[in-house]
Amino acid sequence: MISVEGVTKVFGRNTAVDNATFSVERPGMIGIIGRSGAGKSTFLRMMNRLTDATEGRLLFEGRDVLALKGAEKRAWQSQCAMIFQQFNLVPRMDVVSNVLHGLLNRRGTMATMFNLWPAADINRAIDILDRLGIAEQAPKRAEALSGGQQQRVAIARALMQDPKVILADEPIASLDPMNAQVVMDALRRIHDEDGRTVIANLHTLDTARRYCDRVIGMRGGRIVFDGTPDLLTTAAAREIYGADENFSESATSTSIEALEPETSADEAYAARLLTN
Ligand SMILES: Nc1ncnc2c1ncn2[C@@H]1O[C@H](COP(=O)(O)OP(=O)(O)OP(=O)(O)O)[C@@H](O)[C@H]1O
Repeated sequence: MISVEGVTKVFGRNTAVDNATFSVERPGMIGIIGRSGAGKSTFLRMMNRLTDATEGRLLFEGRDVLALKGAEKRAWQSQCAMIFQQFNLVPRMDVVSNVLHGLLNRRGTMATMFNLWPAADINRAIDILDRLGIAEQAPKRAEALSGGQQQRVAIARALMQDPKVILADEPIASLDPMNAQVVMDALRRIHDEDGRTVIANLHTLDTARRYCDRVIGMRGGRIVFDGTPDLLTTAAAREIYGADENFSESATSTSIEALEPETSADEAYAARLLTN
């Protein structure tokens, strides 16, 4: 289904993604983990064609999406929707219009400028919001919603495109643990119920373990781990994060208990390492 072959991105002297190679045989929920600067965002941005790759091929159902141009590239960006840490909604626009903007690639500029949407599209947008538990927020301005609600609006906007793949770049990094859980539950359901592939960059090991079928670990641009969550031992996590024996897993946790005030010196040290 997806075959990533030697995908590389070089910025000046820095190789942000170095020869990434893996394949996805069937729709899955995949987490990419690694410390800040490991190349996770750059990889997703290349996949979505927000950034051009320096080298390599990325085949989706047999076609190299890294070589697409013009309308074909835009069609791929529709099939491969992206959500971001900062939601990227239009803050002063109402929620349902934000969701309808998922159709931008498929609509004329005039209709979009005047916010003219067919009733069928509006109804679909509301159905998607309803599925995500936020239909009652539809008339509100996006900026009036909580972070977790805004991220669900962003997911709704992605679903409006009816994508085969959803790329999520740190989707919960700006959220408190409760909202993080709601958003991850939503992404998991979208995979389970619709059979869409979800590839999410995640900062925290426990989230990757809990929600993903497969975890890819990146370090310094290279893939250093690729396996099921049960293979993600503390030693494997150390290899990914480059932490020494002071590495403590709980410092990478989003769970409410782990955020209780008692943080040991080791945990604080590991937390610093992981956020640098
Ligand atoms: N537009 C750019 N120009 C130059 N260097 C860049 C650019 N984007 C990313 N980089 C560099 O590429 C490397 C990988 O960055 P990237 O953002 O992909 O890492 P990441 O794992 O997603 O980290 P984070 O979690 O902090 O976003 C870093 O060294 C970064 O400084």
